[in-house]
Amino acid sequence: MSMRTSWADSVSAAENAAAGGGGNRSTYVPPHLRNRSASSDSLAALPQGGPAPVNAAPTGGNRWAGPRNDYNRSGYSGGGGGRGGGWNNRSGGWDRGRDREVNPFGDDDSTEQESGEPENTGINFDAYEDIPVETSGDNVPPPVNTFADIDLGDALNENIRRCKYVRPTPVQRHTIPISLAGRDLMACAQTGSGKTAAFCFPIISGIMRGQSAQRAPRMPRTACPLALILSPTRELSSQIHDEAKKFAYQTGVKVVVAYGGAPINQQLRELERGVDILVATPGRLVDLLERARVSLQMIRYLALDEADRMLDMGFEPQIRKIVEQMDMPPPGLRQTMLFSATFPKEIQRLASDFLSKYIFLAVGRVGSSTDLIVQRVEYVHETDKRSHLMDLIHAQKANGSHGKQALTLVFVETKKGADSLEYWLCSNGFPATTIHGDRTQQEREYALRSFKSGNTPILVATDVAARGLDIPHVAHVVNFDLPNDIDDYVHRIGRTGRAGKSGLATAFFNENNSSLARSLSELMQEANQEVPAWLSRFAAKASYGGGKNRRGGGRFGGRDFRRDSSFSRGGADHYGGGNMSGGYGATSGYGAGGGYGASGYGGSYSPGVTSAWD
Ligand SMILES: Nc1ncnc2c1ncn2[C@@H]1O[C@H](COP(=O)(O)OP(=O)(O)OP(=O)(O)O)[C@@H](O)[C@H]1O
Repeated sequence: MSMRTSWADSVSAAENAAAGGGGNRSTYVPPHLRNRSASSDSLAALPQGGPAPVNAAPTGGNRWAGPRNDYNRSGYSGGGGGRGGGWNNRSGGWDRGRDREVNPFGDDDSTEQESGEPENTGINFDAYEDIPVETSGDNVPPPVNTFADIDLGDALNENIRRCKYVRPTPVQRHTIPISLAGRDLMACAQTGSGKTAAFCFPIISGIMRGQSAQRAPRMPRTACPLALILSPTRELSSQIHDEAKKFAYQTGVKVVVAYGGAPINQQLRELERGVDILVATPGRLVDLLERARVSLQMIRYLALDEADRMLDMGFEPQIRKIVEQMDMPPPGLRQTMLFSATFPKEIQRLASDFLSKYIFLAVGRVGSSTDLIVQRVEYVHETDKRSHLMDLIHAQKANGSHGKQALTLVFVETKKGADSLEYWLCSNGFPATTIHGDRTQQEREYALRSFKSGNTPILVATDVAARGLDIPHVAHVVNFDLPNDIDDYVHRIGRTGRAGKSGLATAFFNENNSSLARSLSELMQEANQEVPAWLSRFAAKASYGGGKNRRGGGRFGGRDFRRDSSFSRGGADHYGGGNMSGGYGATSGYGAGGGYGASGYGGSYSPGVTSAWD
């Protein structure tokens, strides 16, 4: 038997077993078959062979003393049977025939739907093609060129088609084969380049293959997801949930979201109906874990989106609690995937605690912005910022935008500042709304909806909206107040110029932002932007500011922290050399000059900030 059993093989094996061998209550039913029959309680299916003798789930204090010898870490080797009894013991889920899955594509038969403007086909993927790619780690699986090259399964392929994704983005081309091979991953790729699908596809596909043997614990009110996707904000978790539901449509894989600020009872009810993939913010998840309404002992996949943010000072204690101090399988027994557009080295070092023999992947320079975004920096005194903003918005109105209203996202420093700017804009006849951590969740969601729909085409936001949000038609990001940290700038401007589309970002700069001058001008140079002479003068005067503003050595150098001698720890067992492609073949320039000394990461968030995000 080949080491890697194809998805199709396991489907047909499962179908054969289902046809012939009903009634075995301790056998695995792949998610895609759970939809098939109303009497699915008795539907038993074996991918291969018979059920492995499955031991009881670990319980009580010594969580990892529990027998786990049946856990098939090679993942896809196909032998050894299924998740004995796991699914059938679940308290609900799609297999019960009670829940009707809502079509997230919003059409009656989306398989036939070909009409309408295809949203994702006009993507300028060529813009990504000559981007340098660096991988490091042992035995890196090669990238693929098309979705058809990857064995994701028919149902998922159909959803990819419904999403109108014609071909994989570079980060998808590289990471999906790595994840499907069961490898841990730290992936860095530019904003708007399709990272969500990059971690969702392998998780969904892996759950559909479902060949790891484990018994679901007998805890009727405790949900035991197989995959956990953590993100820093409620809105981002909600967005990932919406995306994942599309990708998982009719696969039988159930996705549930849990985040703070929303009624917990509704989330509990959803969880009780069964969950395969749980998307969550850390605070709400800790709450659910402490109430014993969620157990992590079945987790096979852990994805941290915006991973550097999740591991900075604001979130790290919660993440350690979730990942290390509850009942989640340790690295090596789960697959861990970390994704972000930025990854300071100090955070990379921290992150390696959560990973096992991982592959590092950088598509483009770590922390670089995409050159699809035209970046402008204007010198504006504090007192002139409002009138300057008004000029920009007037100019934009005059420009118009392809029939759709162009949206403008304005970032400010403080929640109070957001409220007062919103008030001022509205009283000057510009429909604006605001999103920040002092607003109720209902207000936040309403504001986002109103912005997306164009009802209020100006959104004034704090950093709570800086990461991950994928809002079509954001034509312009204005950094009314620049952040202190260049990585925050990268995420903020990344709300435009997504999926191959172009965008504009304008920053108001004055003396208060001197510490950002150098990293900002370097970043702009890297993205082939015009750096004003006055900014270069600021940059020449300024020494590197504190914290993360200190960027790593030379251009395209020193990205995987394992390649930087100052970070290598004794027994760095897992680093196995590196590889760059895309025109930057020489791998010199790694090593010294890293810039992120051990004290280099200043952590600009205090723990108190967490509640505003989560
Ligand atoms: N293969 C693809 N073909 C076409 N569009 C795609 C493809 N993959 C993703 N997209 C679209 O690209 C947009 C950006 O994707 P996504 O939100 O995952 O970016 P991201 O890399 O996570 O960005 P950020 O760093 O800001 O979180 C989304 O609208 C998504 O639907």
